[in-house]
Amino acid sequence: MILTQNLVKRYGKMVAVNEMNLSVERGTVFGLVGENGAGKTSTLSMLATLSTPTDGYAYINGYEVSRNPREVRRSIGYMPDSFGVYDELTVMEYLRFFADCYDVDRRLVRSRAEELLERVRLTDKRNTYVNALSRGMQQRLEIARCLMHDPEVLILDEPSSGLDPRSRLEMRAVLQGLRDMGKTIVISTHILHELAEVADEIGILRKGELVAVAAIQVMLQHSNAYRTLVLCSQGDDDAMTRVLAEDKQVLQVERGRTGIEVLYAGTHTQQAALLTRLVEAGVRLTQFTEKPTDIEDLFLRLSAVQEGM
Ligand SMILES: Nc1ncnc2c1ncn2[C@@H]1O[C@H](COP(=O)(O)OP(=O)(O)OP(=O)(O)O)[C@@H](O)[C@H]1O
Repeated sequence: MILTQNLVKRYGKMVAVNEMNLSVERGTVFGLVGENGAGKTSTLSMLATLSTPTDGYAYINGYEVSRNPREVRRSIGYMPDSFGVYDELTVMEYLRFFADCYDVDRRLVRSRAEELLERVRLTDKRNTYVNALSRGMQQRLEIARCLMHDPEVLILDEPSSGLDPRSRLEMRAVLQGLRDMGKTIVISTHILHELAEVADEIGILRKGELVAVAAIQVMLQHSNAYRTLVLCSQGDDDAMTRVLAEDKQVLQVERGRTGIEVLYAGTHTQQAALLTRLVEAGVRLTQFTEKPTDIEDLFLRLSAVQEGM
């Protein structure tokens, strides 16, 4: 349903998206995760035909974004990362306006708008001015607006950004509803955990490069199977380094901000045995703790471990 081939976006000499090859099957919710400046907006705006690829191709629903932009636009609903100003419109007028832009059959507009308002939990706001809505409500209205012409594909750029925790939960429920509708959806975010209950697949974008793509289940399994241990000791680290090097469950050892960070694949029983061996080797431990798993960080570290094998 969505395919990119060596897709590139450059701004002058700056490479924002580098040779991206992405494939999203019909009905999949794909999360594009990356820090600020990773290239998420640049990617999504090319898919949405708002900016022209410097090189490569992007297809949506079989249409190429540069050659068939009109067909692509009809196939997608695009929610940018900022909300336009529509002070003078009520919620219902706003949806009607976009329905007109997309030539939606007038007989369908009212019922579709009502159905979508219910879906995004704004039914009681239908006559409220758009600028009087909270940010969370405006973001949900944007989702409804994207669906007015019933596109097969939704492209959502950071739909949860700037929302308070409660609004984030409401947005998550709305996104889960869209997923159940069978739409193909690309969602960008800089917080991977937000997608845990929404996305099927995750792609991690770093400095314009798609460095990892995996099913969310795989990522979650990894996060259960691997953990990061943080170790601190008094005195020299030689004995600790030796014991760690002898343990096959130790995949990676790095000096972190708070101590030695160990990527560990063993069970809790094996972890306890490792602690005993460290103590028996005379390591004067001041800390031996588990750090909460950051799935994105874990995934990147596992990729590094696999590359080094
Ligand atoms: N119009 C532009 N002109 C020049 N450089 C740009 C332009 N748009 C984006 N960039 C640069 O391209 C890189 C990728 O930006 P992009 O907005 O795609 O990242 P992002 O992952 O969406 O980040 P954010 O979450 O901050 O929006 C950044 O270094 C950014 O400064």
